[in-house]
Amino acid sequence: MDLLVVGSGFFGLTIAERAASAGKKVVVIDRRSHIGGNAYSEAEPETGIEVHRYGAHLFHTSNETVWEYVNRFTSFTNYQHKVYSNYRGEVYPLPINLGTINQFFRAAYGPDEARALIAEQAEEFDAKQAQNLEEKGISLIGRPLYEAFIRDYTAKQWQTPTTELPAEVISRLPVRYTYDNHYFNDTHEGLPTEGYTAWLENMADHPNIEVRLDTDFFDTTQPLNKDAVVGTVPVVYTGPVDRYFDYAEGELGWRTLDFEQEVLPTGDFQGTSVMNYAGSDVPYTRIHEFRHFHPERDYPKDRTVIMREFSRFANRDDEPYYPVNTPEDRERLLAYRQLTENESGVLFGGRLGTYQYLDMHMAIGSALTMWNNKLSETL
Ligand SMILES: O=c1ccn([C@@H]2O[C@H](COP(=O)(O)OP(=O)(O)O[C@H]3O[C@H](CO)[C@H](O)[C@H](O)[C@H]3O)[C@@H](O)[C@H]2O)c(=O)[nH]1
Repeated sequence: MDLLVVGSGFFGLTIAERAASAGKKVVVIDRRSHIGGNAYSEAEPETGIEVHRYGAHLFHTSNETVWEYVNRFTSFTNYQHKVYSNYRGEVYPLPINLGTINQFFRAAYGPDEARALIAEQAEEFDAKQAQNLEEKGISLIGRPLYEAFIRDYTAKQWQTPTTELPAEVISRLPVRYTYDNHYFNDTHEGLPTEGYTAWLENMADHPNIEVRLDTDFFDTTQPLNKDAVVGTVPVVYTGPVDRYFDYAEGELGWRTLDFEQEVLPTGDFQGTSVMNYAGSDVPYTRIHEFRHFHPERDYPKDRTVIMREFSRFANRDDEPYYPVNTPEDRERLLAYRQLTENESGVLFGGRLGTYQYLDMHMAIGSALTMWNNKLSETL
């Protein structure tokens, strides 16, 4: 073995695939019983509808290198993501756009009028100086829209004061003074034609790659455990960085998600793939209806699969999904970064390994960079 990759999500598989193609023997271990990390999907047995077990994953990128790379393993449908939000029993288009603004204010503003109105309502904070999610949110869309669509949803999603959340969490979402309600601004967007798992399996399908599932890096009874391997074989670790160091610098805050999945006796439950629930009166953040991700597929016409998504703080035993990133977390992260730099023979990557809110294309892009800059010559 020339390289051990811990974790078979997009980051780990990209590293494994690059190394394998360069002639290196790679072993990928994952403590779960399937590959793909949180991008894994499977057919719901009763309906055959592809369900993203760990929440909806929508692929999008403007990075041409990443786009060229991912197309080696799958083609993409022309799916374009749109999201709606249920606020006080009324449905509005997201991200905030002219349609949302006019519906909310019961008006027919043109772009300039809407811009002027929002500028006035956003006056209390300057977008460039905004220090946290609340200031940034208000500076972008004004207080009334912020309080309707962002404040309570964010409280459910993060359970952290909005003044302690980083501004970048909200800058992910565009604000548009047109009726364009595409969720993403990227050049390329789509869903893997044969599904996520087929894509992930294609990445791992190389004679130089061996995948071992149900294999925990921290389980000292299995041979490829941390104590036995580090220092003897190069390692790329994509699990939680605090876990790797046995929480020596304290625990980093993560959000985890709980899902309630249901098969319903109707061909269409909500008419769209993702409906957010803005208010604190509804305990879940959103409902996914998976059939709408693949309108081109021949799914049953009389049944549908929905999934309600709930968010809460992650304990050590929970699956970490989102780094919370409070100022305290960022301080701990700096301490962990110091530790990772001194950990010779191990590179840390991916959402969990770097404690960063990475989308799939970013995880793949940063894995390609790690391969090119740090691994390809030394391995
Ligand atoms: O109705 C909303 C939507 C978002 N937000 C705030 O904006 C932040 C970012 O929103 P995203 O939709 O980008 O958050 P997610 O990471 O949960 O989104 C995930 O689910 C989306 C599904 O619609 C997309 O797939 C997206 O790429 C994927 O990261 C949220 O945390 C929240 O603080 C709101 O307040 N209200």
